[in-house]
Amino acid sequence: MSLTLYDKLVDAHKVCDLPDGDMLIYVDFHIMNEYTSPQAFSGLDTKDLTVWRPEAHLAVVDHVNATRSSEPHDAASKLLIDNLEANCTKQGIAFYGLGDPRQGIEHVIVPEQGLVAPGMLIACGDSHTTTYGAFGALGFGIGTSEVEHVLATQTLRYKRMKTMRVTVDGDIALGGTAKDIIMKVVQVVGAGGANGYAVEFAGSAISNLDMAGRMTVCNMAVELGARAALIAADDVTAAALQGHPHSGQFEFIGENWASDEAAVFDKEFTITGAEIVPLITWGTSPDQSVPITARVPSGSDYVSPKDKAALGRALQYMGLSEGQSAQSIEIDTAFIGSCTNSRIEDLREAAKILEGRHVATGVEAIVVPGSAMTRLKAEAEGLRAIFEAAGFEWRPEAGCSMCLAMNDDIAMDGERVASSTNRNFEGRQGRGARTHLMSPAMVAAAAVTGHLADVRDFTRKTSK
Ligand SMILES: CC(C)[C@H](C(=O)O)[C@@H](O)C(=O)O
Ligand code: SF4
Repeated sequence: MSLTLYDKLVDAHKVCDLPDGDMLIYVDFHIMNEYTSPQAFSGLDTKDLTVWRPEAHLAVVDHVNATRSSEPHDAASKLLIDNLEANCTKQGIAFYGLGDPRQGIEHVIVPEQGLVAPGMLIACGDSHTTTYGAFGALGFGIGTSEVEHVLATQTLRYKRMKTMRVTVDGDIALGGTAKDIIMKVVQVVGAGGANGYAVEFAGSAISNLDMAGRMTVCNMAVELGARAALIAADDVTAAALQGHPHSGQFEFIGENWASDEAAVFDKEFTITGAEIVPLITWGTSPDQSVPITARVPSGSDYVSPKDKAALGRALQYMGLSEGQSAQSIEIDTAFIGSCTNSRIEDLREAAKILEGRHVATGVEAIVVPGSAMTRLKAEAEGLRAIFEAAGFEWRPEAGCSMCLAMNDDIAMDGERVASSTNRNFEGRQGRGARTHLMSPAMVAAAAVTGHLADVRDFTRKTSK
């Protein structure tokens, strides 16, 4: 029988069926952060349980920590960080704390350490665990009670999802990036359009991406509502598995971690590569995006009163007018970071725009490399010098930072941010803060012009 990659992965990890129709699945690797794990450890203590396989877990600090210094910025974050360390020491779990050379955003450091391989099942108390689908692994976010369950038993109760395939075929347009691919997919399928589905990304525009690009696509698939994202493992994946500190720790030999050719999906979407142009979000949902050359929608673009009202609400929060051109939107802040776009490849793309240019007057620009290793690599390549010469603040520590208002990087009420992150909900970067999602190169273009700008104008200028 022909199987999808998703079904192969689920079958390979199924321990048994449960009487209510769910199943029990085995978790190869589990990642924890300081934010979603404390109650899970307390649960273990209360029940006098220990961690069954400490070597199959990793704990990292990334959400609440400051990135200006390796010292916690307040007592509350210090408590969360210290608790995680104490819990891990007690249970014999690896802990990458502040100041550790392996520290960084969970979804950046796991691939960097070589802890993901095709065919694995990875769980983490964080929704963007879908990132590992880039390697042909099944990664998904879990809740705190599930964290406790996986610590104690290495298994989880699981319900098989339906399957969706999104095919993006053909070369993407000039200036388009992996971020634009996934933003376009979210626009077409809709935020929540993949609720209950595991989404596989296929087509030449996907297989042409490097691993960083594939991770960006799978990372943001959760904004579709998908609880799993997958890309077939291929030669690019195989090459990416080599040369990391833990390469070879997890190996799944003898399986073809790709969907069978005749596999049937419950739902299919097809997008033409040429439609992938540089995009920006204008609203408060990740599917509210337009090409940078276009205008913010007007009421007349919508038929239903519900859609018109949603437009009005989003525009009011964002402080924009109907039909305003995307490039007329002036920004206060430029932020390059997050598990979506803070890898070395992202920093290189932004640096290409910034080289020989300067951040516009009045714009605050921040770059937070996704991990300590990424930062050192970027510094060795001369990227830090480019960012700093351009007027960007180069953060010395890694973390989620301004991706969400959970640490000391909080945007102010009304502050408008060009952001390489993945979520633009009301209040995401701070109460009343206005987020525009885009690729890191587009953030760099916005930083130097002071308004949302077309990255293609820069590539044309520099190539003459
Ligand atoms: C705080 C955490 C639970 C959350 C997530 O699950 O994704 C965060 O990382 C996010 O990006 O919103
Ligand atoms: S960088 Fe942002 S999206 Fe990623 S884990 Fe941190 S808060 Fe979540």
